[in-house]
Parts: sequence; structure tokens; C-alpha cells
Amino acid sequence: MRKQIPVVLVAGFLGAGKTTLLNHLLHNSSGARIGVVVNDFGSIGVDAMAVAGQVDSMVSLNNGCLCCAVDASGLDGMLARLSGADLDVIVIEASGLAEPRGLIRLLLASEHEHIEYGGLVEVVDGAEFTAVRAEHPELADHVRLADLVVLNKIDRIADGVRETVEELAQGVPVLGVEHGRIDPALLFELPERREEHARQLSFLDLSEEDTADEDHSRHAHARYDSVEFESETPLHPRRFMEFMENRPAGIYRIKGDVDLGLPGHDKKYTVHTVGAFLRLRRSGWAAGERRGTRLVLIGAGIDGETIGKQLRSCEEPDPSQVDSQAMLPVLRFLPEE
Ligand SMILES: Nc1nc2c(ncn2[C@@H]2O[C@H](COP(=O)(O)OP(=O)(O)OP(=O)(O)O)[C@@H](O)[C@H]2O)c(=O)[nH]1
Repeated sequence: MRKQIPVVLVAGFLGAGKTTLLNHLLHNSSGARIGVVVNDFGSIGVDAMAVAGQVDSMVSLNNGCLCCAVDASGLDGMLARLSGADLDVIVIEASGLAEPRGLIRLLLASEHEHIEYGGLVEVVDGAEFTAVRAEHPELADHVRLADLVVLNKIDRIADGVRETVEELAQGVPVLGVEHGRIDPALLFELPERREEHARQLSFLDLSEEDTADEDHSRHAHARYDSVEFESETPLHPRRFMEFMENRPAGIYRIKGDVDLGLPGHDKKYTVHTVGAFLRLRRSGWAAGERRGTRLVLIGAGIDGETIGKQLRSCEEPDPSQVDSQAMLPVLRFLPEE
């Protein structure tokens, strides 16, 4: 089965740093192929993309505003073009005033079988926050709607802004960064190997600035911690979903496979979260694949011991005793099959 390509929305008001963030993703993609939908090619260096052989994976908008440029079928057309390429992710940069709610609705309504909604990243201008909020009170709604808030320009952030944004975010993770430097792995799966494309010039190859500093990619990202959890004991579906729906603060991303072990539901459940966004997929265990749960949780200031204990308490050694009703919270997050 062909994989589905996650579509990540990057929204934010004028000048917040969306293009800067997108550029950072493109320069630090570790071989991931990123399709982009942008309003203005100029700012991300389309010439470099053409040289890198990625220009086929780009779609421009003629009237410059994503919110009014597309209805569901228009968006599908764009995504259809992009999904024809072998991409790991599609990033849509929503223009300054685009209403993210409408875009999310469009994406969720999209009937394109090869794409799936991958979450909303709201870029907030830490330097101009107070002025932007005064002019656009809807900023608060956008922050709440986001799956991950990137609080950009922390080099110029004013006192109290971080606290205010965290308060507005109401539990949505807020990641403070400079120049949009977030780790791409927070937003999408990085390919483990990509031999056939490895020799194609990447953005990194094309950028003298980056290649001049070999440590660049290691230092480029905001700091984060990663916690791994493994268990051979199945997890109780309801307890596990309670954990997932009340994830400890600071976790930006969870990925991995879960074994629930219930009779009739003994498939592999693949989990993917970006901030508050949660997606589950169900597939069969491959022949010879070791059953069990393997999760990686990524975040800032997270407490591995507590997370480990919380997940451990989801273990259920005798899943045959679990009422099948306990699967309901899981089924809610599965796509129709
Ligand atoms: N000091 C500082 N400046 C930044 C940072 N991130 C971006 N900028 C600058 O802020 C300006 C706006 O950044 P863009 O990435 O173009 O912002 P945008 O959200 O794409 O802007 P629009 O497309 O106009 O909505 C540029 O001049 C960036 O160089 C940062 O972390 N710190």
C-alpha cells in the first residue's frame, strides 16, 4: 500500500517567521523530501530548488492568498500534483491572514487518498507579539487551534510574552526558537535511508553558509529531550488513550507502534502526534516482526522517569479480560478503512 503523505500547515501573522521556518526545514531535512505550497517562491530560493531537482514538487498560488485561493477541489488539485512525487511531507505555508480553521477543514475534507492532515504549526512573533495581538485579536484563537506553537524571535522577546503565549495556548506545547530553528523530526518522520536520492544535491549542499559550518545542523535546533519506551506486555487501550489524551506538558511529538493485544484487535497500532494533534493507524504485524510496544517521545523539559511509569501503568498482562468497549477511544482516532 502506498504511504499517505502528511500535510503540515504552517500559519502565523505577517512577518512572524513562517518563511524562515520553512527554509530551515528545507535546509535541515536530512534527506526527507518536502513538497511545499507557498505564496511566494522568491523568498525560499526557487533557483536553488530547481538545481536540487525539487522544483517539480512545488506548487505556487497565483493570487497570493491561500485562504481564498482554494476551495476543497482546488486544494485537492494542488495536493494531487504534489502527492504524485515521492514525498515524505507536504508543508503549506499559509499566508499572513489565512484562517487556519478553514484550511484545516479543507484538508480534513480532502478526498485525496494519498494525503492526510499532519497538524497545524502556528508561528508567533515573539518580538512583535503585543502589537500583533492588538491588531489581530484572533491570534489567540489561532494559538489555541494549533498543535504546536512556535514562539519565534526569542532573541528579541519582551518580558512576559512567553508566559502570555503559554497561557493563551492552554496546554498546546509552546516551543521558543530563533530563526524558526525547529527540529524537522518534530513535524514529520525523517527517512532512515534514502539511497536513491542521497546523491541528489540537497539544500544543505547548495548552501555554502551551512556546509561551511559542519556543526551547523547539530546546533541549529531548539534543544529537546527524547524518551524511549518499550514493552512486551500489551497496553490497555483505555489507559493508553487516557495517557495519550493527557500527554505530559512539554511533549511535542510521539511516534511508534503499540500492541494492545485484545482478541479481535491484535493488530499493530501506529501512533503519531505533533503537539496536540494525534493520529493512529492500524496494520498487521509483519511476518516475524516482534510484537510489542515501542514509542519515542520527544519534548523539552520532560521527565523520562515519570513518563516511563505512566506508560508502564498502562500495561495489561491479560488483555483477554479487557472489555472490547475499551477500544472505543482508540477507534475514534482511526481513519475509515
Ligand atoms: N531577530 C530575529 N529575526 C527573525 C527571526 N526569525 C525571522 N526573523 C526575521 O523576521 C522577518 C520576517 O520573517 P519571515 O520568515 O519572512 O516571516 P513570514 O512569516 O514568512 O512573513 P510573511 O510571509 O510576510 O507573512 C525576516 O526579516 C526574518 O529575517 C528571529 O528568530 N529573530
